Amino acid sequence: MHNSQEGRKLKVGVLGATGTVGQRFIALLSEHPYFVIHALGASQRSAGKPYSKAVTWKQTRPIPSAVREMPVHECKPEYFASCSVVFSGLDAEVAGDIESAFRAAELVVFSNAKNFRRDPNVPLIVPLVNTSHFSLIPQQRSLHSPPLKKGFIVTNANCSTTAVVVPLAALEKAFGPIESCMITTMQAISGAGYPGLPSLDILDNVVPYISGEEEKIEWETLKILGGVTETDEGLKAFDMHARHPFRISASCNRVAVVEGHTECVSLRFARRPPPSPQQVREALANYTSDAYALGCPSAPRHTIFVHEEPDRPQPRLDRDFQQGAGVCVGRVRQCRVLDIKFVVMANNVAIGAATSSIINAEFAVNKGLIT
Ligand SMILES: NC(=O)C1=CN([C@@H]2O[C@H](COP(=O)(O)OP(=O)(O)OC[C@H]3O[C@@H](n4cnc5c(N)ncnc54)[C@H](OP(=O)(O)O)[C@@H]3O)[C@@H](O)[C@H]2O)C=CC1
Ligand SMILES: N[C@@H](CC(=O)OP(=O)(O)O)C(=O)O
Repeated sequence: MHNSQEGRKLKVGVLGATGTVGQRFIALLSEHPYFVIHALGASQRSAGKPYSKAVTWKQTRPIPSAVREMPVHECKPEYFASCSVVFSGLDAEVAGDIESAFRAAELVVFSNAKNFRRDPNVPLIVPLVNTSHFSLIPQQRSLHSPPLKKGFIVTNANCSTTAVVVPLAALEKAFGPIESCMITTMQAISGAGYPGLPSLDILDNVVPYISGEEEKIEWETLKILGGVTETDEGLKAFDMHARHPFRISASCNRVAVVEGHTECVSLRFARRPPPSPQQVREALANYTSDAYALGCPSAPRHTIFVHEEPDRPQPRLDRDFQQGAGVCVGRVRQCRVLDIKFVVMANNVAIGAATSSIINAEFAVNKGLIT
């Protein structure tokens, strides 16, 4: 990669730097080969304080020394003007307006928030699946008023979508379209940010409802797997006519796990006869991402790690494998109603959030989209 070879790292900013996702950004970026943390942003409650005083640090390692005394700013573009990339872990209540203002100021934003995921000109990219959607960037810039030269927004997906869409993409690549898919999630508390649910609500309990989550999984999966097609009105990232019909239904639950979303997936392929469980296992284990092939340093070597043990994956045992950058699958077996069923587990704060944004940014740098 040109920048690291030259020994010059790109300056980056982190919005929502004090939050659950923001802290993971800080931890991952503090020793990154391409990027160096240059500016931090959070709410007015935190602005003006040194980072160590503004944050309730919940990572297992200490606050990196380079950011301990760094001032936290309000999320205004002027404080981030010299950043080549801005990572956003902002609360969705405020992410829309702030990220929009940053883009208008010709800044490049990689966001975790849901606000722009449905925008037809904003790529929704799970970097282990659909980096081809970066092709929407020139259209996004040209349709902005006034047209942009450098600025753009890329979002990553909801953390539960991210976990499931990786094996789904691998299976579609190997065996053709999936026709229907049923998903039941068991989602970690950290998915709700800090401090999350009160302990008296979640300990000794399962909460069978996460607001808006089921719709996001169902919709985002289709946008991500739908490809980008050329239409009379330009490029389109969600043209359902361009793909085989795909019926998908999700049921979401919050469980008393700190980190790592586990999902039970059952699916039916369009192709008859369907592949066997062993063929599915092999296809999952052999799947590799374009991001890894391109040398993105945070992309995992094993995009999907397939467990043979009957009681894996488990969030406590598997969430830190490859620094949480891949997904773990297990219990691949025949389904008597659809074709195949399996369990997938992914670290919601790593590949489900901060790591995805970082791999997306690495990919964009390697492709020359960021200068
Ligand atoms: N946690 C997860 O597993 C995942 C989260 N996401 C998404 O990522 C985003 C961040 O989530 P998470 O880290 O969990 O959330 P947190 O609640 O832990 O953090 C929210 C961050 O937003 C900042 N913020 C809040 N209000 C404002 C404001 N008015 N102006 C500027 N900054 C503000 C907070 O700053 P302050 O400390 O000053 O209040 C804090 O830094 C959300 O959009 C979430 O939906 C996506 C995938 C997974
Ligand atoms: N809602 C997810 C995390 C999240 O914030 O998702 P989204 O970015 O799609 O709102 C969870 O609770 O686990």
